[in-house]
Amino acid sequence: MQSKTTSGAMLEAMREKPPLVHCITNYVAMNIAANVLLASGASPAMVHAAEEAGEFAGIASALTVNIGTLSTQWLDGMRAAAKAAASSGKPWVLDPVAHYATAFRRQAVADLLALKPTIIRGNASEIIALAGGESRGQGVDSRDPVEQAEDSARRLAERQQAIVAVTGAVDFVTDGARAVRIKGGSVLMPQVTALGCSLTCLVGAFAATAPEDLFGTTVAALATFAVAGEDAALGAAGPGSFAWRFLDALAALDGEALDARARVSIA
Ligand SMILES: Nc1ncnc2c1ncn2[C@@H]1O[C@H](COP(=O)(O)OP(=O)(O)OP(=O)(O)O)[C@@H](O)[C@H]1O
Ligand SMILES: Cc1ncsc1CCO
Ligand SMILES: [Mg+2]
Repeated sequence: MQSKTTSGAMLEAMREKPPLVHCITNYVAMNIAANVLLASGASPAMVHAAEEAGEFAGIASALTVNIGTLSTQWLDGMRAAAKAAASSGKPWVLDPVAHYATAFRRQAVADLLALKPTIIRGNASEIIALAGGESRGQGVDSRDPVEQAEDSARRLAERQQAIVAVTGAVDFVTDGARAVRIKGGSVLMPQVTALGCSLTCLVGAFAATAPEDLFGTTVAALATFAVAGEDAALGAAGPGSFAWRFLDALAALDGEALDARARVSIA
């Protein structure tokens, strides 16, 4: 069964009532992720201190947690925020950046998974490793194709009772039972740092807009990136001009165009 409402309707609803999205993301991503949310119609707040992250998660409509530039203090803030989001029934999204790389990250991601993220968004190497498979990942960039992560994503979704989104050339979203592929985007997207981290924040923004349909909102966020990425690539001379064109393309995209152009198919 697909969403009751369309991706385009969700985008319009988000703009009508911009959700406050609590983003705990990394130093690299903070600026571009906030701009991606603003261009899409959401209201971002980057709040990570352990002293306030739990309290802030109670105010925001959704939380996103990204372990890209981790420290013990940040991890304390992430745990407090995830607990607060979970206990108040708000959606929270985990981005397990390079979780396979070090013992510190592996332990951090295990702790966060125990706090039951409602959505997990990662690249193929991250999702394969999270499901216990053989990943070729080393650093933050994927070294595996999405097709090879599809079974891992289904297993992880079942195990965690969460929506799992794998991104790359063709994206994949599953809740363990249903699954879709989303085509689009541009080869320039992985050439701009932290677009995946920014997408994780946008997944949170869409989840805040229609928390009763987290499969549909996750597809909507990924489809938004896919269509805006195609638009930004037109006329981009390289990663630099792509980055600013991408913000403009997000802001210019409307619900009707998103529905007409999104290439989503059942997997
Ligand atoms: N080869 C590609 N062709 C089209 N779109 C792509 C390609 N690679 C990635 N994308 C798109 O780029 C966006 C970010 O996904 P990606 O998988 O690169 O995230 P990531 O590796 O977590 O990025 P980062 O860690 O730098 O934030 C997604 O919208 C995805 O669909
Ligand atoms: C480059 C980089 N290093 C840690 S996080 C990050 C952003 C992309 O994941
Ligand atoms: Mg990433």
